[in-house]
Parts: sequence; structure tokens; C-alpha cells
Amino acid sequence: MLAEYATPLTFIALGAVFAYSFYAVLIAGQLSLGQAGFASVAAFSAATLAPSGDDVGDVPALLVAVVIGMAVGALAAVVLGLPTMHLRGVYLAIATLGFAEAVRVVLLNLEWTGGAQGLGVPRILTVGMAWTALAVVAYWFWRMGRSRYGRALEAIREDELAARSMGIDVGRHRLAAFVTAGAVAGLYGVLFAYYVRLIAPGDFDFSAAVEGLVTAVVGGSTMFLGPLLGSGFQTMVPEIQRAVGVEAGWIRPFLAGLLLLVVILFLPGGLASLIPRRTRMPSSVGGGEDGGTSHLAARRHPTPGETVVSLSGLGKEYGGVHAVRGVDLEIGSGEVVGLIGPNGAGKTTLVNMISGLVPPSSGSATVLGVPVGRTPVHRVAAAGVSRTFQHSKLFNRLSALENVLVGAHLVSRPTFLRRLLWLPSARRDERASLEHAARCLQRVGLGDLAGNRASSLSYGDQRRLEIARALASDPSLLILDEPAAGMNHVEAAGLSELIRSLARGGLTILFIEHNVGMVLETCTRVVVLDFGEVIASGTPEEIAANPAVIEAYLGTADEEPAAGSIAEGTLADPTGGGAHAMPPDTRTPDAVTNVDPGSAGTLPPPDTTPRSAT
Ligand SMILES: Nc1ncnc2c1ncn2[C@@H]1O[C@H](COP(=O)(O)OP(=O)(O)OP(=O)(O)O)[C@@H](O)[C@H]1O
Repeated sequence: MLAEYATPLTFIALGAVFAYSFYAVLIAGQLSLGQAGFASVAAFSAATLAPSGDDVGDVPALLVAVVIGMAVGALAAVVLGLPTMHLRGVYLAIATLGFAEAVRVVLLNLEWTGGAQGLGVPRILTVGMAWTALAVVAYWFWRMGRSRYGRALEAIREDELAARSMGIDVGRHRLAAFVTAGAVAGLYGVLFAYYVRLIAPGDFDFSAAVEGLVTAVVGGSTMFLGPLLGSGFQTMVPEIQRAVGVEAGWIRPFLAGLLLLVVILFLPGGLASLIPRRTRMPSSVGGGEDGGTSHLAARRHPTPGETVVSLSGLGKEYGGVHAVRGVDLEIGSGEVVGLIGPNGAGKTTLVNMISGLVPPSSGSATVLGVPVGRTPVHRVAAAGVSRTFQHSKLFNRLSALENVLVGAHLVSRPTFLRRLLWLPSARRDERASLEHAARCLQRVGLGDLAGNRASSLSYGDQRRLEIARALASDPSLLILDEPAAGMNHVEAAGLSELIRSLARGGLTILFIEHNVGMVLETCTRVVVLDFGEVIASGTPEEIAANPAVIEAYLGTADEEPAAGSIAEGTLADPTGGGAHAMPPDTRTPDAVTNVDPGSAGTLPPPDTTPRSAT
């Protein structure tokens, strides 16, 4: 019975192994077609270098060939990956396809490969061996999925910039994924060679690469079972055709193309996305004497009053536009600094420079001892900077809890290799990360929505999820870019209280907000930017009474009152150039207005309660 289906079953396994080499990079959002090249160099190298089965026995010969093939595939991936890992999307696909084609042409013209005639290889692989190899590969990706490394790759796929801001070294992770793809493609090349008896460079051409990619995409790149489902489908179609007596050769490529279209249009996660993805919630939060925190990496925080941010003459110019100029600012540990100013004043550019996303054009900035501008974003994050974004940058296809787990990257311990060996310490560390993430979610009031996809949350909840994700790294400096956008007054008041409680815990917070009432209520200090320059800095009381700020927000006395009204959501141009309209964004009407309706048109009284920086 099995013998009858041995060939299709072997090809399902081989196709799935090859598809896993695409899955290995698709999971990190990379589109590569170089796997056909890796497979061919691996197949020809192993077939030439491995000892004969007659000398050492069939199984040892195959094992040596597998080791050679995987090493050659991985090495080829390093050589190709180092210069190409900065490429994205279709550019990476074209570069890697160029590599695969170059390999094919070279192998075609070498004598020892047998050229177009091909190279004879003994058939050693059996259906059992093929499925064993597939099981090992699938196991690798299964155990990778819920590890810190696997989550980091998914985060890179979902939003590379946000992943960098969570402290993930994107370049290193992408290269690691590419090398894994090379090794798995090498494995496929060897298994294929030791099954089909004769290999030729043409077996690893463009169409083979596309078939591997289609199998992985149709199967799905968001779940480890995807390549197996894709390969099963691809291999079984001709078998079913044969069984029902329809042997037209065009049916399989036609169906594969059709399915690819359907998947891309209606099922972006592939066939595997039909299988519900479980989010594992910790059964209890805060179990153990220390709440599990001893299994998280400890971080050093600045002592109270220590300088956290030091900016000197900081400026940023975009082709003649001075987004920020000559900003001098010192922020001490435990301060809550509000950054306000009209649209286009340079607030986001300033915090982007502080978090290392944008290099300054002039001046210098030191944040938590790190010279930002010359330091990669993930290192700035590792120094203790965490942030949210003006426009939410969540990992949309991940659950709320998984988003926060990625945020905990810097405090979580690597678990992948220990997960492969089922070591109990890996489970303990993971549990600690899960509980920590669940606590962060509860802190922002999203405990009940842990299993929901980030993209399915309401706008206000998405803003809170971003805050939970930012908190998960146990930062020393938290930067919030318009955190109350999309929140109603009750939610904004809750957020204000959360920010104050975080500061009481010693966290330094810098936040941009158009809701001036909330800023005055929440901050220990307010900095006002206009046209890229600091026009005022002081306590909320000083800012509320500052004539330059009142002028910037309410317009000059001789202007028409309509020219500037906080409540109307317009900010007067202090140069007399008229009002800057608030951006026509997705904020709710409540959030667009800057103060409570009850105090429309006036700055609300500042909170004079002294706050502890400890
Ligand atoms: N990448 C960029 N390229 C060119 N100009 C830019 C870029 N980023 C910002 N700017 C310009 O720099 C100025 C400051 O923009 P920025 O977004 O920092 O202001 P903002 O105070 O955060 O505004 P908003 O409140 O609307 O978010 C604007 O004139 C903007 O057009």
C-alpha cells in the first residue's frame, strides 16, 4: 500500500523541505529566490565530495552528504547574504534570482557536473528517510515559532522599524534567517539528488525556485505547517488528476497559479491561516515570590536626578526645511516632560532624533550615555529608550499579547535552542516573559484583549497596546508620540494617571501631545516648540502663564479671536501667518480638541501637586 504511494509521498516531503527554505525567510518578511542556487551547489558538492555508499554504507554516505550539502548551502547564503541583506522586497528577490541563475549557468559549463547531461547519483533516499528529514525541519520551525528569536523574526516581517525600536538587531536576524534558508535548501538539494538518480543544473532553474516559493506562499508563511500543506496540495493535484483520468499537464500549474491568486487576494496568511492560531495565556499572572521577574534579564536604571537626555544645539534640516534647530535640552531621571507645539513644529523629528531613528544634521545628543545619531536604533533601545509612534506601528497580524512579548525582547532570555531540547529552563523563562507581558497589558487595561489580533483593536486600544509594548522592555526613558490621539476624555484622563504613576516609579517620560490640558495636568515640565525652536520651557504653571505660548496658541490680541482657539483645534501662527489647522487625521473629535469642553478656549488650571521622581 505504502509502496504504491512511495513516489508521491517522497515528493511531498521533498517539496515541503524545499518550501521550508522559503518559509525560513518569508517568516521574516524577506522574498528570496536564491534557494534554487543554494540547493544546486549543495547537491553537486555533496554528490561529488561524499563517500560512496559501497564504501561506508548507504545511510552514513547520505548523512555525510547531508552535512556537506547543508554546510555548503549555509556558506553560500552567508556569501550572498552579507552584501544583499540591506535589500528589501522585490530588490532582494531579483538579486537572489540573479545569484541562482549565475550558479546554474556556471554549473552547466563545468566539466565535473556533467553539464546539461547531469551527474549520476545513487538512489539512497527512501520515503521514510524523506519524511524523517521533513519531520526534523518542521520540528525546527515549530519550536522556533514561540521562541524569542521566532517572535523577533515575525516582528521584523510585520514592521521592521518598530522591531528595531524594540531592540531587535534586524540585520543580524535577517542574515540568520537567510543562512537557515541556505542550509534547508542545501538539505533539499542533497535529498533530491539521492532520490532522482540523475541531477542536472536545469533541475534548479527559475521555475523550480518559483515552485518552491509558490508552495510556501500557498501553504502560508505565518504558521510552521504551511509548507507541508502547500507541498501536499502541489504534489497531490497531478495524482488526483491521474486517479480521475484527466491527465492534462496544464491543470497543475493553472490550479497553482489560481490558488496563488486566491491566497494573495483573500488569504494572505496562506492555507495555514485557516488553522486557528492560539495565543497561550499564562494561567496566573505574577506567580512565584518575585512574580517571575528573576527569569527576566535585569536592566540598570539611572539614579534619581541623573541626566537621561542631553541635547546641545540639536538640529535637523530636510533640504532647506529646518525641522528642528538649535535645541538645547536636559532631562533628568524621573521627569515627565511634555513637548507641545503647533503642527509641523518639529516635535516628532526631535523625538525621532532622541530615539535614534533620525540622525541629526547639527549639534549633539546623548541619551542614557549613548551618542544617538551614530548609534543603531536597536542599541539606543538597549540603552533603555522605548517609544510609541505618532501613527501606530503595531505588529498587526500578531495578538496583543504577542506584540507585548516582542516589546519584552530586551528583557527576555533567548529560548530557541533550549526549546529544541525541551529544557525546563526554557519553559520557565518563557513563562516569566508571558507573565510580564500579561502584566503590562493589564497595566494599560487590555488584559481581556490579550488574544485579539492587534489589527482588530479599536484605535484607542491600539494606542494603549503600543504603550504596553513600550513598557515591556522595562525602559529608563519612555517616549510617547501623541498617546492620547483617538482617546475620549475618560480614556485620556486614565492615560494621564498611568503616566504619573509610571513616573512615581522612577521612569523618565517625554511625551508629545496636542491635548494641552492633559499635558499641563500630567507633566513636571513642559517644552514648547515652534518652527523647530524651543520658545518656552518651564513648569506647567509657567507655561500656562507664558505670553509667548499664549500667543502661539491663542493668537495675538489684535487678531480676530477665531484665528486661534485651542478648543477649535486650531493653533495660531505666532508670526501672524494665520492658523495651522490640526491634521485631518483619524483622531476622534474629542481628542482633536486640546482641552476639556468645559474649559474651552482657556488653558485649564495646572496640577500643582508635587511629584516624586523616585
Ligand atoms: N522625512 C521628512 N522629509 C522632509 N521633511 C520632513 C520630514 N519629516 C518632517 N519634515 C518636515 O519637518 C517639519 C517638522 O515636522 P514634524 O513632523 O517633526 O512636526 P510635528 O511638530 O511633529 O508636527 P505634527 O504635530 O503635525 O506631528 C515639517 O515641516 C515637516 O514637513
